[in-house]
Amino acid sequence: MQKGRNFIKAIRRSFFTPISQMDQTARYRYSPTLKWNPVVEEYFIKAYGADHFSRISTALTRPSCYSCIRVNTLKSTSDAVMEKLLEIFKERGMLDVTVQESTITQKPDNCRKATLECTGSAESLKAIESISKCQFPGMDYVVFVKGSGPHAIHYGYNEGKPLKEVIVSRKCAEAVLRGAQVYVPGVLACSAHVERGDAVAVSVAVEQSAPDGGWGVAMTRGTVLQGSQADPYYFERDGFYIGQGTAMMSRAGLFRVSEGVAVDMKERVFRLPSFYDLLEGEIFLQNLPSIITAHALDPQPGERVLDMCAAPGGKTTAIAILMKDKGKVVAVDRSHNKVLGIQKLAAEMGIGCITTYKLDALKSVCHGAESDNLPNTCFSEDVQNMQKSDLLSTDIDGSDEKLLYQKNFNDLQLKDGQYTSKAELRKRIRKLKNGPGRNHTAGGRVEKSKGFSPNSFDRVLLDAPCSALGLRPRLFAGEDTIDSLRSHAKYQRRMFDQAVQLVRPGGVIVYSTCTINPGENEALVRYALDTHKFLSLASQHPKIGGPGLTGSCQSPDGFIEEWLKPGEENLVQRFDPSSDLDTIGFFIAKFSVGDKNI
Ligand SMILES: C[S@@+](CC[C@H](N)C(=O)[O-])C[C@H]1O[C@@H](n2cnc3c(N)ncnc32)[C@H](O)[C@@H]1O
Repeated sequence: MQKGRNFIKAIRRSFFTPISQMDQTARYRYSPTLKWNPVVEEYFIKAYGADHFSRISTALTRPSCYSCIRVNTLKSTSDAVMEKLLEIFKERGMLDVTVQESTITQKPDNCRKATLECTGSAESLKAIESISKCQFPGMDYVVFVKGSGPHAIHYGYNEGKPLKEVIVSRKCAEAVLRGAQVYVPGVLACSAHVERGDAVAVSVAVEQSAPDGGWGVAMTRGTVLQGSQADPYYFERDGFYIGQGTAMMSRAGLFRVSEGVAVDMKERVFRLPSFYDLLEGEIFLQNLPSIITAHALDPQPGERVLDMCAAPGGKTTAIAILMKDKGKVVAVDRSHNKVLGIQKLAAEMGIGCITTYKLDALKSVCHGAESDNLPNTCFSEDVQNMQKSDLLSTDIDGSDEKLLYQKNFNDLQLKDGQYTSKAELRKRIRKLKNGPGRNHTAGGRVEKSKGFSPNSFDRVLLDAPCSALGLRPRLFAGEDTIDSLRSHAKYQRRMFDQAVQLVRPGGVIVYSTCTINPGENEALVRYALDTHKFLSLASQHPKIGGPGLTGSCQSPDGFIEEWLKPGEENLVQRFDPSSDLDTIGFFIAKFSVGDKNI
């Protein structure tokens, strides 16, 4: 395969003349084109129309010009965060020093908006244009930091010589486009003799189709670039130039160490700030539609809420904060390490109402517990029953946990004659089972769950694993096939069927995906309504505004109507792919659960 590629490259090289300065300048631009699997492309063109899909495809290659921050209102306020960010950005030279801070405007209505306008001149090349609060009522805990782009980065010649070059991986480039630096693991190749402090041009090597039908980057890490057509990916990376920076280590160092900043980006095609290590625990960088998903779930303090595919915990923590850390948020994920990540995030944010479990969401209903006749009361009204249900669902140390708990629950409670915390109950049960002397610590431990009793939750969020074809920026899309899209849809339906069983009558399910694939969004809604007759699309949902969102619930292309009955189409939130979104094709559907006996 490698031989074949080298042969093609050699032929191409023989046709090209030496590069002139003008050619070089022309090729250093950002104009990527997504390559789709032809059958997938045809499917999307059928769904959206050729023009509309082409706009979607182009928009996917660009990051949003907004960074969206969710403020942890348990610890801070949007105003305090905005002031702190302003100071930090000024210190870092990311804001023009002539910034006008005086323009904090109060709107007369309850949707108060405070904007700190910053006047960065075009020449100053500063990253931040403005910091503002979300204007949508009830969402003023969201702060937008506006960057800018795309910018044409002039390719600088050093005394007539081309700049030294660095080629990074596609994943690294996608992060850089959103404000990150180039880290060592992301570097694939660089020019010879790069020294610390050298200016370097940064381009991306995107996966190319191989003769065997697969995709890959046929480049050995550490490749030396000559700055000529003989370089690997010379032609393929035309239009994939993401900016310039300063090498933070020599070429030798770059490929010797395993971590650290490799290139400090100075000129970016898209200027967005990095939030790495910034106001940890106080803010969380999150795509706006993700924040809206938690908002649409509308969790209330004291309720019991299940987040079915929770890691890394962005929406889980948003839900817990909306509940003012009162009640119970059960966050499950099938990955052990990811569950640890949720625990870490919750601790960092100072949230106490989140309980995490390792669980395959396809097996989240535990029918065995039905015999216990657990009442479908919410957490605030019956704390002890919630603890009981919790413990029944949890496989702490073995399969006899349930019996053990049933046998001892009353005894344990009676001994105290007062409220006993869940942790204390667990500790006592472990002691009963294992005898004194065996030490179980909870730190860093991931508990497995066997599932939950039907009707255990007031609200369930199913943020289903999906094709993620709505996330931006994206520089590669070739790997998705019709079969992979179909398998996501099937998987999601099975998960949805579990969610339906776990919500109590009168409860709410929110289903979300970040994909442009109608099979994973509109089709799921049709399936849900046809299969579970007691479900209805929630009649009230927030009309969303703010930067990057249209506020419209109408389908721009008419495709949604193929799946939804007349009248239903306005009940599903849908975002306009042509606008400046941080996620394209994010989809949220909110269902009310009626009487399950119908
Ligand atoms: C879209 S991400 C969830 C993002 C998360 N809701 C957030 O906002 O931070 C999907 C998650 O689903 C998890 N997942 C995939 N299949 C699962 C399954 N069968 N059971 C539980 N979790 C699953 C993955 O490990 C992944 O963390």
